Amino acid sequence: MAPEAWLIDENDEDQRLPHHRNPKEFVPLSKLREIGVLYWHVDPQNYESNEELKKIREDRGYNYMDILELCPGKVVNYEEKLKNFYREHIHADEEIRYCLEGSGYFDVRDKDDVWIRIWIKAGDMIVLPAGIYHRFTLDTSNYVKLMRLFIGEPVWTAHNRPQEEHPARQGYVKSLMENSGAHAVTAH
Ligand SMILES: CSCCC(=O)C(=O)O
Ligand SMILES: [Fe+2]
Repeated sequence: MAPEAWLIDENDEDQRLPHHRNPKEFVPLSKLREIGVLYWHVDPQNYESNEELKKIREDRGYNYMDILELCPGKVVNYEEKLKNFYREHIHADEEIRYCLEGSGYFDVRDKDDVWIRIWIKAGDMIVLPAGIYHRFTLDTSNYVKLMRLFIGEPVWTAHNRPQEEHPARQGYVKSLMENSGAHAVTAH
């Protein structure tokens, strides 16, 4: 199973709308992998006792966990938080989110700096690599419940674009180049 992902049509419409291009241009999971995005589907029912989730957390060292619910009325400074989530940014570390209920859009920049929109629903777990430019918005359902995971003490600091000098950004760009280099070699 894979999340639906597509290239964005950038226009001034509400950010909660899908922003499909015409015609629609879907993006396969393999393309997301190429830019370092990881994905699992984990049954969101009884997630507390889910063995697969436990294994992912153990394998990747995700010992920190909390739950974030986003909907109007439930969150302090709701509008401001959402505005900040939708501002293009990077982090020094991975961003790991597991959707328990509801849905939302993670937008990530591809290698050519084009926006890809990834539609996350209950059961979708996604890891954005450190240094990737991204942003988040609710969709028109206006509700999401997310598990946030982290290795060690969490740091949620968002570094807004531009961040070309940031070590995490430089490391990410380097990993992209090494990745495409490997493809060029195997193509010969
Ligand atoms: C609401 S989770 C995703 C938003 C985001 O990019 C972040 O928290 O840094
Ligand atoms: Fe983020």
